[in-house]
Amino acid sequence: MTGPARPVAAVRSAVAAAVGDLPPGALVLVACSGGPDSLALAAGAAFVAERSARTGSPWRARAVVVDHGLQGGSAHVADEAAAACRGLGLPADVVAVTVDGTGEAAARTARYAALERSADALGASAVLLGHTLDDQAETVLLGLARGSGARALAGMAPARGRFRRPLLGLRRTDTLGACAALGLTPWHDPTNDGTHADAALRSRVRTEVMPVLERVLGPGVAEALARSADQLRADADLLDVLAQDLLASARAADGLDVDVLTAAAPALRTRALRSAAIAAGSPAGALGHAHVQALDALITRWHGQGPVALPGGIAAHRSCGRLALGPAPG
Ligand SMILES: Nc1ncnc2c1ncn2[C@@H]1O[C@H](COP(=O)(O)OP(=O)(O)OP(=O)(O)O)[C@@H](O)[C@H]1O
Repeated sequence: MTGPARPVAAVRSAVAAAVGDLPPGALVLVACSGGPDSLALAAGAAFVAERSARTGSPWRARAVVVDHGLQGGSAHVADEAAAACRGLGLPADVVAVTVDGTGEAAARTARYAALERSADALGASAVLLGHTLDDQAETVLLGLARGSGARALAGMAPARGRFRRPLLGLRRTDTLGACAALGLTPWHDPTNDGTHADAALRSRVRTEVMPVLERVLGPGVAEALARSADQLRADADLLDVLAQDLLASARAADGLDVDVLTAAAPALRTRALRSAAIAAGSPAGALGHAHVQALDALITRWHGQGPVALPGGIAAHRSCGRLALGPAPG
């Protein structure tokens, strides 16, 4: 298949593959910003759901547009996106959220919470997101530049909980091509052009860094980065399971057994310590490499040092061969 039909067919078959395991009658939400990726996704979902009605295994699709309220006119943009989805045959809701903080991460947290709430309220089995292979490659590059570990370099999973990302194997050129072939006019986020630091950085990776890498290293760099993410995700998933086993065997009534942690491999010990800190109430997003290193020093470089302060008002201290984590004394 060539020409405009190819990206349209690629998006449709990616959607069909992503929802193939859902029971008949399932409701699928499409998270749509109105941008090219999620508009192509909405079009694909509308088509495949319509087609499923003629089979023995029908499912229903509807769209949710989140209005983050971060830019003037955001309600209008959200309404336009919802109207575009309705034009494709999908019932669509706009959900307004309050973003607690600034930056891409705060908006993302509010968005995912709103999508979960919508899915609960509507009884949806799955929520589809429009991330593409290009988004994955950019995530890996940004993670490398920050010195991230395997979990962050593993990028986004094709499915986690109710969220599914059918387009992770497709390129942005496919979603743009699908929109063009279907006569859809996607919205282009103006924050990508420099008004918002996180989005602007990602946009520069997209428009400046990736083309240089492709020119110097040859084509296929984005695919290679996405492949690395897949391999690292499998590794990180295994290490997380093993770290939980370690934590379980180190747990004692009065804290974590330092001898058990000392004997463990660093890759497992540091993961176990990070997980113990999160379980004690330290927010995952604020817990950095330096915090985990300071916790690890209480185990492996012990010289009677004082408690380690962690984000969220949590403290870790070692005494009598035990590591205890809990609220810092006030
Ligand atoms: N305001 C929103 N409302 C609903 N879903 C959203 C919204 N913003 C993002 N999403 C979902 O998250 C996905 C990733 O969004 P992000 O803005 O990071 O990437 P993008 O590549 O610019 O996607 P798009 O082209 O769809 O805007 C989108 O494809 C969409 O599924």
